[in-house]
Amino acid sequence: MTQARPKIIDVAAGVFAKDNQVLVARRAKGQHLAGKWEFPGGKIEHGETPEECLCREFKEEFDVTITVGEYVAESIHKYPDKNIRLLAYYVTLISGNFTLKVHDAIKWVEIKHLLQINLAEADIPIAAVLEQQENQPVQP
Ligand SMILES: Nc1nc2c([nH]c(=O)n2[C@@H]2O[C@H](COP(=O)(O)OP(=O)(O)OP(=O)(O)O)[C@@H](O)[C@H]2O)c(=O)[nH]1
Repeated sequence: MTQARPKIIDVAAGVFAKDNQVLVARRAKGQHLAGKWEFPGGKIEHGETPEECLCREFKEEFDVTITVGEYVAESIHKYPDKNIRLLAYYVTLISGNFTLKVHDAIKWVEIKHLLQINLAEADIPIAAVLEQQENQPVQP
């Protein structure tokens, strides 16, 4: 008997970094993982690239316009109720002021302190990659 593969939901996450800090957003009451901090983004819709998804989500969730830069890392995580593949990319702000439409808070966190906050579990490997990148010696 063949077993169906568990469904994996593809989610894009935007790493908005500035001066050794990164922007994180807190999932609001009533949402999956309420109270956890995450890199803003969301589920990649059918036919959408991760880049398109991030531009759409930042507009919907914060009313800002961004561009998507380099890929950071991916994290595959099994929550009790769903499996997700988180694809993280650096993003840059083009225009707009952050207005909270979905989350209940945003804040800047020093990359070296990211692993100490109440991050969504799927984000922990991404935070570890960011910390590692920050600690890499600059090539002459
Ligand atoms: N946007 C985002 N979602 C994340 C991160 N880490 C993480 O585990 N997730 C999970 O990935 C899923 C992303 O979907 P979403 O942001 O569109 O969330 P949602 O509440 O609308 O999902 P739902 O429609 O299933 O309720 C959620 O289950 C969320 O908890 C992250 O860094 N960013």
